[in-house]
Amino acid sequence: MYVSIEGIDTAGKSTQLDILRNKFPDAIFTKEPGGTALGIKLRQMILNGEANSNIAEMFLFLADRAEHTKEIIIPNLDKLIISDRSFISGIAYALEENIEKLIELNKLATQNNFPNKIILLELSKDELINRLSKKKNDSIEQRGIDYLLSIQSRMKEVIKNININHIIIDASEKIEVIEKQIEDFVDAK
Ligand SMILES: Nc1ncnc2c1ncn2[C@@H]1O[C@H](COP(=O)(O)OP(=O)(O)OP(=O)(O)O)[C@@H](O)[C@H]1O
Ligand SMILES: Cc1cn([C@H]2C[C@H](O)[C@@H](COP(=O)(O)O)O2)c(=O)[nH]c1=O
Repeated sequence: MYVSIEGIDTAGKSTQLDILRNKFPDAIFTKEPGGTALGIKLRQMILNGEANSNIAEMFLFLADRAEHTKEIIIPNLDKLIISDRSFISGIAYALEENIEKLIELNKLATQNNFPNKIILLELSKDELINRLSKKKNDSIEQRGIDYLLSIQSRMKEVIKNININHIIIDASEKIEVIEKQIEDFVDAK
């Protein structure tokens, strides 16, 4: 089973993944961008803001996803795979592009391997401001609060309209409360 955890920057994905590593020791933990050797290079290029074109940036993410699918997802489909982000982020962050067109591009990049379950951590505006203020922001985070909140709305729209089992969790809850909801969702048939 392939599960992805989604959410805008600082939603708490890494925090939960660190806990899940102990709960699911046999699972394959991975991430986008940067889950493969090529992906590490692509991630660095993207987050350093090397692409001036939004379309070029989107294709760098798609290249990362295609490599990640071939190298990590497909060989491990018989195991539990838990990924920090997936094509949902790919569609949500490519704000200017049409969702249907992006779904087609992502089917190509993933050879039709979308997650079986999606977990979305949803952050309030106040908590997003609070968490971003406490860290050094990369080139995407520097686009600001309104940009990230638009991405979050688009994530919700895509997740609600695509036919994949999902849960939307209030990311401002206590870490242990979120952890329990995620664990129950991953364990459920
Ligand atoms: N439930 C929570 N309540 C309060 N603070 C939290 C909670 N979850 C995470 N945090 C804090 O919020 C910050 C961002 O968390 P984390 O790095 O896990 O987010 P992320 O979604 O992985 O971010 P990014 O996408 O930017 O890598 C960290 O300082 C973390 O300690
Ligand atoms: C997969 C994917 C990611 N992004 C953005 C989202 C974040 O701002 C960064 C990744 O950093 P993180 O520390 O791993 O959260 O990239 C995107 O714009 N498009 C995508 O497809």
